[in-house]
Amino acid sequence: MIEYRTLRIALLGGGTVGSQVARLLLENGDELSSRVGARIELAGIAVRDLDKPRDASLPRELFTTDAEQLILGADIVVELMGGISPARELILKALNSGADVVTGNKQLLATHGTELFDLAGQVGAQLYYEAAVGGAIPIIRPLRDSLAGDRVTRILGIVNGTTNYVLDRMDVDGDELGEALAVATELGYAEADPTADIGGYDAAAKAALLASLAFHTDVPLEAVYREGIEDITKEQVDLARDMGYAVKLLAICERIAVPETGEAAVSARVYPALVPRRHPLAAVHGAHNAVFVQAEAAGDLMFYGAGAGGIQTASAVLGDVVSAARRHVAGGPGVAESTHAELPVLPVSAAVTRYHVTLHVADQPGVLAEIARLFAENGASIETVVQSSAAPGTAGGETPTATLVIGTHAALEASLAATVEALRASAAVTSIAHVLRIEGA
Ligand SMILES: NC(=O)C1=CN([C@@H]2O[C@H](COP(=O)(O)OP(=O)(O)OC[C@H]3O[C@@H](n4cnc5c(N)ncnc54)[C@H](O)[C@@H]3O)[C@@H](O)[C@H]2O)C=CC1
Ligand SMILES: N[C@@H](CC=O)C(=O)O
Ligand code: NA
Repeated sequence: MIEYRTLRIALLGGGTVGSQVARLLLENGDELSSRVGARIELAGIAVRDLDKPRDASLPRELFTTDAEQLILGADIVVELMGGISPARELILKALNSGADVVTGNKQLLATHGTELFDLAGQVGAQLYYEAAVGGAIPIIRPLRDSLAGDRVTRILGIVNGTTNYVLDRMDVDGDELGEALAVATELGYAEADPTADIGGYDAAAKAALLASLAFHTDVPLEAVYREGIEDITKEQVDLARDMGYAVKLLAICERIAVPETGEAAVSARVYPALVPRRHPLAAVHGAHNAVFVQAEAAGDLMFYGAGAGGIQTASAVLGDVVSAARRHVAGGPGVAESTHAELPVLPVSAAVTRYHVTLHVADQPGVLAEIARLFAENGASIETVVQSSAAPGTAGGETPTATLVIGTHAALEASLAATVEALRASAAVTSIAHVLRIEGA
């Protein structure tokens, strides 16, 4: 019988993910201990409410409301509470006490990551966060370790399970946004406040983490351009399907050139976009996530799998627990985050995108020429135009109206945005129904 030393795990949070981590640690602890070469012991689970009904397989004596006390003497602290406070203070305390920390808290890392990584570096501890992006999908380690010798040029991903689930239900089942979100919340995909998902804040936090890792640059959350899916309607999703597209909330992180100087810079942005049905991202259904990574030497890589869900995310957390435990056994300092490149992060206006604009115009001679002039004048070039006319009195009152669906060639976002402003101000345009970007075409 091998005598192992014991590593104590303090689990902060016993919700959707935390309860699964606890269950798997108890069920598979012996096997994980053998893999690590040390006995992994779940010392306790800090929760807010001791009286809440819990998984009956979790011994009641493990639960406590005293997270600070639980951290004392722990070798590895697993933070799955979410939110900024008290998660931040507890992680700082854990690192200061010499523990390694595992977290799935992208919101905290994207806002206070520098402070936490700096402290980890100072005290020689390690902060693991595979669960923070893409749920079960290994994406943090591949970017930090496997691709550390390459130069990443672009990341295009679906990184929020809730919004992908909602958009998919709107597309496939004809649900309204609200009803699909209620189911996603029930299934444990959504954040404690689902506005974080629907508003694109969760995806923006993940984009900040991905861009920082990929470009060896500290990319603050405020530098990530963000639009959510709150204004996406079933009508838009239906129209997109008719035109051969799926609507997806995308996170895009790119190495781009400063328009004036050509120097290397970073663009990080999150928005709903039209993705051609033939593109693999259009086939990502439910709460699954997919992340495309392009690197100079490796070429195209794709990471795909469950982006949310308790047990799926627990897989990533436990992988980090095993890594932390192995580090404790082997000794030595943690690996520091590399931010040496210090590339500037540019506003969305410097990105190159494509627009898809649906507008209503008066069906009169010269209108199409006027619209084409506004595009050309603002440096945007039209690739496709589809026109449909409505009889007087059926759509736009007594004046005959036409609907124009215009797809552009790739252009600077600034030019495309200026074009839409010019269209809004034009007397030839009755109204602009939708503006969405096209990605992956
Ligand atoms: N649910 C998912 O699919 C995924 C969640 N995550 C992240 O994992 C973390 C946890 O998520 P969920 O398990 O879904 O959340 P949850 O809301 O289901 O669970 C949070 C747990 O933390 C406890 N807690 C919160 N504040 C506390 C406090 N002040 N003191 C003591 N206990 C406190 C709650 O009692 C609850 O047990 C979040 O950071 C989330 O963003 C990451 C990937 C996927
Ligand atoms: N709310 C998040 C959970 C995982 O990070 C999501 O829906 O992706
Ligand atoms: Na992950």
